[in-house]
Amino acid sequence: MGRRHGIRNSVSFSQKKRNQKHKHKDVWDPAKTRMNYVDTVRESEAFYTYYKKQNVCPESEWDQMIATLKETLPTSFRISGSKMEASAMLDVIEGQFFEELLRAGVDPDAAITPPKQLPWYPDRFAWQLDISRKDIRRSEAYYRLHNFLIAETSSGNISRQEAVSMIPPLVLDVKPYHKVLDMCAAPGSKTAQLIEMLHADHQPGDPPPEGFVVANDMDNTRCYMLVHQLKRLSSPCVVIVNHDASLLPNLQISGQDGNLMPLKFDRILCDVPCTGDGTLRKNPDIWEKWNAANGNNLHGIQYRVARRGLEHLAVGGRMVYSTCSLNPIENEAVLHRILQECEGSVELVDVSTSLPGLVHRPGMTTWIPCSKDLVGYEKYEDVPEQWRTQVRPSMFPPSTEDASKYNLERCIRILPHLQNTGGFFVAVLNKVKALPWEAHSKTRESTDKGELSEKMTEASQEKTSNSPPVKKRRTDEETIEEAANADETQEKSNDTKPPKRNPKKNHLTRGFKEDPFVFFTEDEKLWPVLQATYDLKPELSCTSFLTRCEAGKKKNIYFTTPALRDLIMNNTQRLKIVNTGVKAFVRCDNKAMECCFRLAQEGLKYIESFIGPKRRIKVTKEDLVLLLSCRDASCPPEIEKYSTPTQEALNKLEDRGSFVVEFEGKTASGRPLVTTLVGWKGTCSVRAYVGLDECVHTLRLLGEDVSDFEVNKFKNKAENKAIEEAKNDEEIQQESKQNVTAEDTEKNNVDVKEENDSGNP
Ligand SMILES: C[S@@+](CC[C@H](N)C(=O)[O-])C[C@H]1O[C@@H](n2cnc3c(N)ncnc32)[C@H](O)[C@@H]1O
Repeated sequence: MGRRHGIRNSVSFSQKKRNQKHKHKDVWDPAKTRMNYVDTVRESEAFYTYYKKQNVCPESEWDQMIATLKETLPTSFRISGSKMEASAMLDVIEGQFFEELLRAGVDPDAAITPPKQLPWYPDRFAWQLDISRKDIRRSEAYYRLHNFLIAETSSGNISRQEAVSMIPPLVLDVKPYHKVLDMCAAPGSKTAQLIEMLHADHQPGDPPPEGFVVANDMDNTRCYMLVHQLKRLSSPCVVIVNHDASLLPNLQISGQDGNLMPLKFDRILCDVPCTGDGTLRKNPDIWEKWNAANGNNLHGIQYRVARRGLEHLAVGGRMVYSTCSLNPIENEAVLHRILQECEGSVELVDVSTSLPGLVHRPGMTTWIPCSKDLVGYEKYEDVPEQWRTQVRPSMFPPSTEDASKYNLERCIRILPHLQNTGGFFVAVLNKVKALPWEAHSKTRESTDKGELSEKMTEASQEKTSNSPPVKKRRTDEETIEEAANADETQEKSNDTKPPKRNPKKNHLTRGFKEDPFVFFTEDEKLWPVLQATYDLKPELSCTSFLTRCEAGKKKNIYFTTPALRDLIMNNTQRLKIVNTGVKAFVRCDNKAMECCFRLAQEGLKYIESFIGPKRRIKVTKEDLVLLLSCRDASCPPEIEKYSTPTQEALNKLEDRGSFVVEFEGKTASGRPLVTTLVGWKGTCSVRAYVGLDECVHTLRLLGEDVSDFEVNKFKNKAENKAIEEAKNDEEIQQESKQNVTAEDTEKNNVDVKEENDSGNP
């Protein structure tokens, strides 16, 4: 992931967070402000009245649902990484080490609640702990567990994520060759899961997957949360963009014949902005703010994002619509509106059996739109004038006779009490033919070859001029977008000619500040130097590499896949790209080296198979442990400390500088462990260029004791406090000593003065 640059975002995300914290500190008056969630009143009469009216859960379960909503949420996490890496990690979670973490600090005779595996998540890769995230963070008893979760998260080996939020990516069913769009992606826990699915089958030495993920969010600041979140996965298959998803521009890619064609996605996640009342357990402040108008106000944007998503979806493709809200106005009402407009071109899919063990309720087929004052209406005509901007005709449920047309019961509702989670809503949609308003006869088909692939869209041919029912012009940007759509329609009607490219930056990207994404061309001067230094095989094309500067010294060199490069190169005028690429080489101006770039650990996985024998060595387990256990980068292990074969191999490396360290062995639990990392050969020592958390992870898999790496922040804090207090005491003593001396001096002076004044000789 590249460096960002922008006038609007010159302060880093973490800095902003710190500032925010600081701001709160300044204004916090415990008497006036409720800073603690423990004090938050977890009650809302409006919430109860509204959801009782909606029949959101059977009367018999109501008390249980509300009681669960008032409890804090358990901690859940997924084991991530490729299947091979994840299986090794699973051994750690299921093994003695993890039990020790839970036991630490607890009475040795006390029973501990072991982590629970989430039964519906494949391969036993998702777990839940009966302790809240806050308790883990705040309790000294869990400091080792906290260390573990933090380190493994930052090295990309686990992802802490709410259990229910893992469902949408699962039912999206992403394959490594899919083109995936995540429309509202930040902060990115689901995007991370989508990327992991692309890479799930990756084995060491394999090329990166063909597919890619376009992760979009409208909020520029939140896009950087995405950058941060996705960086730890080191994927060359993701691009982060910054658009209003309801106006996401049409994109183009190169077809097999070399001509440009519209990009249609195989999979789309539409995890729309919502009231989030399913997250009350995690965000209790919502209790206080809850009102019926909030959901009504979001219905419009939720519908527009979903509709735009379907326009970007290939025929035969799948889109998942999800919210963390219980409100039918944000859920079934949006889908009902969409399904009505799509006239059979989109269908709800029944995925109820695809996640065995997941307890859920079916989607609602009827509901009661309400105004903010909680008055419900059976039909739009009953809505008083004053509420007609809030309660819209499209929010009403289908009539009883029509209900069966839409299969809304195929939606999945997760209620908090069903399996001790947050509340959630998921619906899976398949696009079976072109949308009625898609004004061309042939739509791009999903990469998935199915019976649909032969289907032409007869209905759409008949209705080429049909528009979706709501076609009111809203904003300038929308007008621009419609113009862009019209352009594309023209492009498509002439299949033989590549569409024209707009040479100038258009309205969509004007004013957007980011360093450029500059891909290497075949004649890149640096490439022969990199090729010679790292013994790069000719199959590795330099055109997959990019930098973030047009001219001057290149700092980092990033790697992307050819498919992503094609997407970026063909849409620079349309897309507001925030970030892409994984760091492959880092500038390192070392006098002793001819090539001023070293290898970067982040991208090594994808380029190491192209690095020839001149710049790689195999090491034993003992060597690897020695290399990774070094905590002082200024004092790396000397070459003579390594095994004799490793010393010989190191001596054979022609120059100083970075090289690939290969290890092929077994984890402590006997699973195969194949790993590569960036080593650095100095004059008489060798070190690893690997982040601390990744070192700890590998050492842990090898069964090494990593307790030396653990930090007990409570102990440190107490020690620092004691040091501070001792310092203060010393200062006070010093001060009082000085005062005594000063007093004595003053007294002496007075005595002398008095003596002088007395006229004594
Ligand atoms: C529910 S959150 C998404 C959570 C995310 N999918 C995840 O799992 O981490 C909704 C996101 O939508 C973004 N958003 C709101 N309106 C949007 C719009 N019109 N287009 C794109 N993103 C939007 C918000 O900034 C927010 O990050």
